[in-house]
Amino acid sequence: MATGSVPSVRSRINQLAAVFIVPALLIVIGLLVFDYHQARAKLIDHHITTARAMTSLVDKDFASVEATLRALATSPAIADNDLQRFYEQAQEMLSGQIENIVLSDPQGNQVFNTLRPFGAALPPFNTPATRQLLSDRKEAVVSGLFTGKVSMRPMISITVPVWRDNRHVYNLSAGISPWRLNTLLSQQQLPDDWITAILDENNVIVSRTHEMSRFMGRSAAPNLGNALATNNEGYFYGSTSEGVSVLGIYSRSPATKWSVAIGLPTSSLNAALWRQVGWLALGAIVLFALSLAFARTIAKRLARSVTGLIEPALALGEGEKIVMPALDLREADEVGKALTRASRMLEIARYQANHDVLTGLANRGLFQELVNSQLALAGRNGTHVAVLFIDLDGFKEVNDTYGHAAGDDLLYQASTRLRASVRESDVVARLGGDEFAVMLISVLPDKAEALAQNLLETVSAEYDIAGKVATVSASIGVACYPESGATMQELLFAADTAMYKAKQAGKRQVILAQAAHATAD
Ligand SMILES: Nc1nc2c(ncn2[C@@H]2O[C@H](COP(=O)(O)OP(=O)(O)OP(=O)(O)O)[C@@H](O)[C@H]2O)c(=O)[nH]1
Repeated sequence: MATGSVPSVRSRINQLAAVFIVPALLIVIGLLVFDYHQARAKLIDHHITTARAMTSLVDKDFASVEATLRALATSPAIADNDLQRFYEQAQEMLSGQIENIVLSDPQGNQVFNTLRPFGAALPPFNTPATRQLLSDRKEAVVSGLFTGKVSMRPMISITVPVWRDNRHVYNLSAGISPWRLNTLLSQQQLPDDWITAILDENNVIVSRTHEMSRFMGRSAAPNLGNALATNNEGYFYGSTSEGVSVLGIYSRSPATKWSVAIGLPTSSLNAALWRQVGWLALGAIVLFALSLAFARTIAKRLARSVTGLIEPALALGEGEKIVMPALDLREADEVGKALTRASRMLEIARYQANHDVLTGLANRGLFQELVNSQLALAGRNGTHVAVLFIDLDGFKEVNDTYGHAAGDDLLYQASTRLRASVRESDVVARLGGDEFAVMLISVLPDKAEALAQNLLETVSAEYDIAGKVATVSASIGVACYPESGATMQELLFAADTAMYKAKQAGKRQVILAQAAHATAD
């Protein structure tokens, strides 16, 4: 698979973040919708209560007017038929609440009207239906909205029948201005854009918070009229008389059949919802951005931990020593540990491939390699290199006398002596069997020969093999660069040949390759 098509840690982490954020967002939206419906139901309940309370305020207003009329009706002046005095008493009852008081007979003829002087000629009063109602029962009757024949203004009236000796003798009416009811509405301090109206028994608008002059006397908007025809209380989604889309809430008084309707513009209701959705969206964007930023930080750390393994892996491949960086991830750390372990195993394998197992000295391969590189150096620097071939004399006898293990012990001790007798920079190798080689760096042939002699003595000293004394000696051939050869092969051959000559010459001696002719001569 091409690297480009393989997802990165970062994209995976981003996906993971999205996997959590998207459902969380859906849940929040679901909760918001649920909450919105709950809040809307609560709001409707609350405002039905408000409308009911306002209806009962209207009822109370009417009841207090009725109480005033009933108190006036008990005046002795009317019992004495002193209607002028009664007129004066009625005048005293006028207030901000009651605009005028009318006394009329059951036939609808006005006896007096406080808007006119006592005795003035007056038009007929009350509709025949109202008059009928008043004679049928003793309760007060609230009129619908009408234009006063005397005041020439829109009015409503509350009328109580006056009975004497079981006879219906008069009707006493109080006129109320619809504008007074308007103050009742404004006292509720509802939000300015809420359109509230008071409707009479026939669903005619009597008072209204908005454009009262325009709509007073008109029938309620059709959807409100339909709602009122179905239930005494409730809500609907529709529009007002002026066409404003509203959530309409209404309540009708069981006593007077008058109603109060409140129109909550859906635009402002929805504005609250959109505000909430806006905040939610903003919150979601911020949350998403934070999550991505957080995911990015995590991804960076993960990626750093993973890519941190590249260098050590390459070093391992090239057989170099690996340096493991600090890794922030357990899995990456485990891979790092495995790489370190593999590196150590490789190091051991490489060591074993280049060293003699018994003595720990360099083996033939490594020795040749080291001679080669040293010769290259010496060639550049014009220095000398000497190669010594050492073969033990009489080693087979040690094996034969004391056993193979004793022979091993002797080989090991001989290697230790050789190693200890040369400089750190020189190389000692075991070529195989009882054959060793030494590379002496920067020595002239004379010095090399002397050092070889020294090694011969060292190797030929007695050995303590498990409490028993064993002796061997050595035959050493010495070849020097550049005198005995220019290449590793030439030098090894020359040294080997010199060593062979030493053997031939009776063993336990050093022969310098250049001096081989001289010795032979
Ligand atoms: N103990 C032991 N013996 C070995 C090892 N490698 C080779 N040998 C033995 O070393 C002996 C070497 O043979 P030679 O070099 O002919 O023995 P030598 O007695 O030194 O003969 P000269 O070189 O002629 O003096 C053989 O008997 C091998 O079996 C080893 O690793 N350990």
